[in-house]
Amino acid sequence: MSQSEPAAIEAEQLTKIYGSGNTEVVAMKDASMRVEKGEVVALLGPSGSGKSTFLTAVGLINSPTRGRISIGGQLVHDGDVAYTNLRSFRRRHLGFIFQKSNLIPFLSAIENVQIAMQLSGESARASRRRSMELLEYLGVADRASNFPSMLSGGQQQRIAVARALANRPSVILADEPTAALDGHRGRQVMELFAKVAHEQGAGVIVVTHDHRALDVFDTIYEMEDGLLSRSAPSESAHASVPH
Ligand SMILES: Nc1ncnc2c1ncn2[C@@H]1O[C@H](COP(=O)(O)OP(=O)(O)OP(=O)(O)O)[C@@H](O)[C@H]1O
Repeated sequence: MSQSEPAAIEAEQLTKIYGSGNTEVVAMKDASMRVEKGEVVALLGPSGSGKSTFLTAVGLINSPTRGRISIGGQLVHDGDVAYTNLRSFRRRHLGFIFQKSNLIPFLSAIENVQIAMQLSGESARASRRRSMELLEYLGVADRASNFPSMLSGGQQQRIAVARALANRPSVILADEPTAALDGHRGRQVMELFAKVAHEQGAGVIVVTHDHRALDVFDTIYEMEDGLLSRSAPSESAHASVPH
């Protein structure tokens, strides 16, 4: 993790203001975070503190009002000005995982992964081969031909992780991916993020309320009233004590 290598994600002083006048809400103020390639970061904080605002800004879904976002060393946002076609940039470089897996119900597990690759122009044969490899990597290859309704919540989330990895993203962003899972399955999914970051060199940010698996993360940040800070290791160790 040398500082001279471009970071997977570099967010500099992001501010987001919703509304104006009486209805103005400063959801995020001067939030900065550098995530190295291969680093897995947890983002904690109470409801309404600005976590989703930060994640969707870095995910190029919701422009910041001020601040700069660089992905893999490339400046993509300066204030609300975008320096690239965000849609195609997102498809090529970013993978998203949400609280619910959002799988397409009438496609099988493998087809759900495959379609992400085919939308990016991959051939049917190559995308099928890579989808199968991903399902094997995530331990759900035996479920390839099942429809989502036949899978447990944890299995569905693994398929969603496979889909997010389909286009070899350099950045993976997850918003409460374990909220619908029990502690054991939640931990397994968190461990997958660490594995993907460490083995594939992706930068990963996981927003979570789940304090049970914090030891899986390299770095922990906390958001409070729109202010982002990095937690000291002792605080994170404290936060991981089950209650
Ligand atoms: N589109 C919007 N318009 C106006 N205010 C918004 C909008 N989206 C979010 N906010 C406000 O911005 C603040 C931060 O919201 P955000 O969703 O980022 O918090 P969060 O930490 O992700 O919360 P949770 O854990 O409940 O998902 C809140 O006060 C919220 O009400």
